[in-house]
Amino acid sequence: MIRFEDVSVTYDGAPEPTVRQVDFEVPEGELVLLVGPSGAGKSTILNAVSGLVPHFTGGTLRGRVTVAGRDTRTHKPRELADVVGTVGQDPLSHFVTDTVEDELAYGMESLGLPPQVMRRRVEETLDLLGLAALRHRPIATLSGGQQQRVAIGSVLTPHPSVLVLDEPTSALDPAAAEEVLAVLQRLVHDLGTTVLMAEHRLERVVQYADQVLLLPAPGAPPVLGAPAGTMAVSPVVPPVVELGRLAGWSPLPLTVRDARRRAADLRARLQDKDQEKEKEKEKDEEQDEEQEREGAAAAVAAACEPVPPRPRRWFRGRRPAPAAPPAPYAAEVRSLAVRRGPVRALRHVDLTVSPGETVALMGRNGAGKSTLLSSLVGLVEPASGSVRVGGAVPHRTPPRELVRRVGLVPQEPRDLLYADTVAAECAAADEDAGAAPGTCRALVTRLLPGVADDTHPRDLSEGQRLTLALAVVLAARPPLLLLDEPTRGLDYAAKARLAVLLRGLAADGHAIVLATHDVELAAELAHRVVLLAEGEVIADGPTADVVVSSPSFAPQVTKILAPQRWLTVAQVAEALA
Ligand SMILES: Nc1ncnc2c1ncn2[C@@H]1O[C@H](COP(=O)(O)OP(=O)(O)OP(=O)(O)O)[C@@H](O)[C@H]1O
Ligand SMILES: Nc1ncnc2c1ncn2[C@@H]1O[C@H](COP(=O)(O)OP(=O)(O)OP(=O)(O)O)[C@@H](O)[C@H]1O
Repeated sequence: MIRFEDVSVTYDGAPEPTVRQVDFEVPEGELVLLVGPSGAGKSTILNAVSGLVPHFTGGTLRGRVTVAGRDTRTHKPRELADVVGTVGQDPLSHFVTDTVEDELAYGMESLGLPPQVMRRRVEETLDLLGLAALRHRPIATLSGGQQQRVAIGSVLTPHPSVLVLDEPTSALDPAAAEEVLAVLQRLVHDLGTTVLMAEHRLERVVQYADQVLLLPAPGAPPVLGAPAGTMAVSPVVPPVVELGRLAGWSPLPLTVRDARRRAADLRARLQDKDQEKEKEKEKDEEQDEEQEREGAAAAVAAACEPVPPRPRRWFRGRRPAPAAPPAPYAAEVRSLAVRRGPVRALRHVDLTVSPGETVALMGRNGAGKSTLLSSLVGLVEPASGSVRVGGAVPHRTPPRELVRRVGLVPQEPRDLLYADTVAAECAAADEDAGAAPGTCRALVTRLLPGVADDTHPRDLSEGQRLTLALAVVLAARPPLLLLDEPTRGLDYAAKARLAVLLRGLAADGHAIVLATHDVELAAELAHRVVLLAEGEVIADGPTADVVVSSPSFAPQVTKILAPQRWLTVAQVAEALA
């Protein structure tokens, strides 16, 4: 159905092709997952299927791409629209109408479908994607995940025979992602739809794939194969596969269920190690107590020795150092209520974040996470209650002053980037932040090596753009750092680099709040998880306590090794070492 014959794509001005020797075929009625590190060229391949490469992006495409027999070089995207439905990484840029219902109908209208068919399909899709309550809403007022659902719905309604999806679940909460993937699988199985989908969060999608197309590195030819075989050689793998590799399981499991079936031995080994460690800990504690007793005895002996006269209070023993005054909260939210248009987006929200603490804000799409972050940077005003950041009231603090207290990396990093080149963006960030020239650029290099100074931020891949936005915010080293879905578009390596950076910032005393659907990231980084539902806090506690008890928010390792309480592969590896 989709065929690439020795395809290479070279963007204008690029010294080398971005992808080369791309040669594969996706048969009708298969779901093929496109995986690979950030910048490897996944979006380039997807855009070549829909014809956006090279008709809209420019550059040169060599070789031949055909979709349902049509050559994309001779057929413009418009002429492929009846066969191919595309959802890009940035849904906002695709919307053509104002309201949810209109957007769902638009594609069908352009194809001239009869009104009664359109009506039926709009209703079906509203139900299928949980959008019925939002049908009359202006799209601009929807949360990020709600917009992503509309974008997916709008390509489903015309029933195209080919779907090309670039990270379709990146803004979705875990349950919504499962629902969307189940819908796609139904289309593939029941209607014979062909799906080519790129996704970084493999833990969500790999079990749905018939085949995996792996782009191992920028410019390296892709490899198409069965999921388990491809995962065995892939540089990017989900935690379930990483755990399988660590435990030496073969064939590698791709689902939590498969892994659980094999995990009895691993659980037993971890239990033994746990008991050994517990015994060592008890021994250490006994030794510590012994030393303390000896120390106390020595102190008593010393105190009893004849001593020169001293003020009486000296004999009362060593006084504890004066308790440090409690550090002020980096963020303090009390009884906060926020309205957004007719929607009560937050109600009775209490939240404190201390310096050095990393808090993950989680919860369904539309639960109010972005609204809470927006309140902390003064972008929305409380209807009632109070918000303080480093003692200041954000919406009454001038931006130049606020930037030194709090920085937000928004869900759409484009909102933060204005300059024509990476270098100019970084120079402006250093100036705004009063940071030493080169600060922001050094951060970009550290997080994402290999991005050239003169690249236009528009031409960066999604993951690269997010990293640039993060570096722009970090240049001011704000004591409170807020990140809205920071792992959208990031591969596992970029995520690991981000985790190291954020851990370092937390260790330096920065307070960090992440709004995220990425349960693996929360498990890795957060000290605390705060769960929101319909604008209210429904749980607030240590990460392990909150996520372990939730089937939606538990990471893969937790599910595989339950009832033991492990969160990440790194913890398991450390325990086994
Ligand atoms: N229109 C363009 N003009 C010039 N260079 C581009 C353009 N689009 C993409 N690139 C470059 O091509 C490379 C591959 O980008 P692409 O978006 O295809 O990667 P990707 O694998 O989808 O990355 P990600 O997973 O981060 O989205 C990147 O280095 C990017 O900067
Ligand atoms: N300008 C607006 N007008 C009306 N309603 C709005 C507006 N902005 C947001 N909302 C609504 O407020 C609620 C909270 O939105 P918010 O963006 O805070 O959710 P979220 O938890 O960040 O969601 P997501 O996980 O999808 O990003 C949603 O129901 C959203 O539709």
